[in-house]
Amino acid sequence: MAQKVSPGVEAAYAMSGSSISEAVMSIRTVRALGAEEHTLDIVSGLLQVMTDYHKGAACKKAFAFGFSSGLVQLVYLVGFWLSAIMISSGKFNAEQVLLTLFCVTFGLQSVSMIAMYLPDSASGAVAAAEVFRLVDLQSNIDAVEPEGRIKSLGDGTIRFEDVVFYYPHRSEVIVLNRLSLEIRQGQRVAVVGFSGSGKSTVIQLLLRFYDPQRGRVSIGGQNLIQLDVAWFRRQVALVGQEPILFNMSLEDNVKYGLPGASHEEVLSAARGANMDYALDGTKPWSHRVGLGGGKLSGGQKQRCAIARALLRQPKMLLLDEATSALDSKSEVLVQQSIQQIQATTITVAHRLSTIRDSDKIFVLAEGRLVEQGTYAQLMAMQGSFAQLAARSL
Ligand SMILES: Nc1ncnc2c1ncn2[C@@H]1O[C@H](COP(=O)(O)OP(=O)(O)OP(=O)(O)O)[C@@H](O)[C@H]1O
Repeated sequence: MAQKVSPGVEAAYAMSGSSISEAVMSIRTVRALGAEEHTLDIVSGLLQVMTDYHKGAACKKAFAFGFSSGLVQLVYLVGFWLSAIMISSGKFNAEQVLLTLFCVTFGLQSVSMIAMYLPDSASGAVAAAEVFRLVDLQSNIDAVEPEGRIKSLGDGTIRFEDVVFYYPHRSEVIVLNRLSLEIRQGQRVAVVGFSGSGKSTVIQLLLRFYDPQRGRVSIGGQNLIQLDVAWFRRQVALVGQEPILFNMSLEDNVKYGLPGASHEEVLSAARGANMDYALDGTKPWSHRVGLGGGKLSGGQKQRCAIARALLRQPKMLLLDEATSALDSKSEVLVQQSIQQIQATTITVAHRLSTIRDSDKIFVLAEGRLVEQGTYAQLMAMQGSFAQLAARSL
């Protein structure tokens, strides 16, 4: 059921820059943890810090406002007093005096308004400069003007060769440590391992969101760097654990993967992804899904994202916990349809039943490849994979 938020809370969140859906999520988290009192203490502390920080500036603003308002009243006072003298001395008539008086007071008011907003224009200029700095920021991997020119996947074999990788802003944590693996075209493989072992990072490197610091990632014998990155990404479809849907109709969200697709193609992809809630009309195709897909459940969002990926008929399908929010019946149906598509499929999953039929399973631990093989082979090894399987029971 939709959570009701009072207009006051809505205004407070609007002022603090959070969206209403973020606000609702935060409120739910606080309630679910029974942490109202604790949160009140934190918020009170934060408010005190904000109050202390802004007290000086607020006093200065209040003084400036009082001074400029007082100045206007003073000008009125002096103006009317002088006007009375001028009229009574007969040097000017009432019309001339009032005209002059109003020109002076309105002029002064306008100048004082400009003065009042001057500090804001300075902070506006700083904020605008920051926004434009971000807009102008050049990505090292530019999909708009790519360095690489090759538009071919060769024989489609993916290779990680001695890959060392850390996230650029966290160079102290080596995420992938001399990782080498090979995936042949059309294979259905899985990457498993304990949390933080680097599974999702493998996917990120494959999509060339980052380049490794050492070693290379290649496809068809060509370093990914040599490929036209925008073209390459169009050959790939990614479905993540928390798919991003846009506040458009359900149909447009599926078509986002292939804007020119017909309604029949959308329906076929929807059947593949078991989007029964759309196919049976519970949620009409024209239904707007809300910000970030907020009007859909986690499982409905995932199925929509899977349909989006299937519609593209990619050469490479990357599934990062893509079916984690589905019930087992839906998952089986979706898995069956994923099996139908002719693509190299790389699945990251914690639920081992999802990857039981994989051609090959790679087991990672702390960024290293520790085991590889089929489900049965790995279980027989009685090593890391068997431990994972035991824990996931
Ligand atoms: N964007 C990022 N910036 C910095 N560090 C990151 C980033 N993403 C992941 N990491 C770090 O990289 C390591 C590996 O993370 P990754 O998400 O690849 O692991 P994972 O095996 O997929 O984990 P999980 O199963 O929990 O999703 C972790 O130590 C994580 O904190």
